[in-house]
Amino acid sequence: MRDPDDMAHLYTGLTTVHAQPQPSSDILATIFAKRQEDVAAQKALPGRSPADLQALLSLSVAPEPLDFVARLQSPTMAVLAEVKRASPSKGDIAANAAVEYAQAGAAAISVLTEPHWFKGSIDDLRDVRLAVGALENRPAVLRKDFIFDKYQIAEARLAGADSVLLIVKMLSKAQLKSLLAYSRELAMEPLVEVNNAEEMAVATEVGAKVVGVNNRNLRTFDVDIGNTKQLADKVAPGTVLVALSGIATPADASIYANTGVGAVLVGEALMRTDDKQAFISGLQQI
Ligand SMILES: O=C(O)c1ccccc1NCC(=O)[C@H](O)[C@H](O)COP(=O)(O)O
Repeated sequence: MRDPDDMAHLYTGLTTVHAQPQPSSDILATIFAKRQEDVAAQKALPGRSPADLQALLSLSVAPEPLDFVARLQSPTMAVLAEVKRASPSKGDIAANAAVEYAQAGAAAISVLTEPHWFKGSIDDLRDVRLAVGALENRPAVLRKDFIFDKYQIAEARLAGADSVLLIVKMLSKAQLKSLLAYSRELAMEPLVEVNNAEEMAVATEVGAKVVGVNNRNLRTFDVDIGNTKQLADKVAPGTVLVALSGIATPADASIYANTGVGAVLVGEALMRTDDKQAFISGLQQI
């Protein structure tokens, strides 16, 4: 488990007995370091300090949240449709399609808010929430980012998020617990992302109610959609299990039928397809 403070030292030239040198190809560590700079800069803006955000939360100005877990629990496969303009592995992809996703029956819209590699922003999330907010049985809105600071969770809630992503690989257990508790304080059950059995055990230990298994290896970008299926029997009973990444067609996702996988998250393939309705319906029929 890696402590983000240790990771930060790798990029500030400081040495520490805890820090493990990372290969330059470790995109997660590189993105993480950049996000630390971004969050520090954001906090320094007038009206955007942590105290400012706390004051806004106390005034109850954040849009009403919905129950993320309940929204994912459906008799059919739940679909989390991702707004992903670009990515480190694929470059530019497409423009925002949130309303189409909602109309096609997505249970959640995942919004990538990281600006440098994914060309997203918290404004994208705010716009998505505004666009779907008045729809009947609206989809949940998930902040997909590299979250290590309560500030990012407060920012997400104020912009209208119903959930946030917490990536086990980039957080210490203590940080994961603390961020999970804070997210729940703000009425957002987080999506906890794991990639292997060891990380699944951590997610179970901290009591995650929604666990996403990433099929993409963030070091090599290799994708194995069987990864979620392989880890499915390790998830705690009652947990919503989400398959993340690499699903190119509804037929791909059929490997998750009768495995305990309750939801699938699709980014690039949905962004690129013209018939989003057919794609989402196909996933729901698994
Ligand atoms: O998508 C990437 O290339 C990527 C690289 C490094 C860190 C994270 C990355 N993606 C974030 C995601 O979680 C995916 O966008 C999401 O699971 C959807 O994946 P896909 O359906 O394959 O677009």
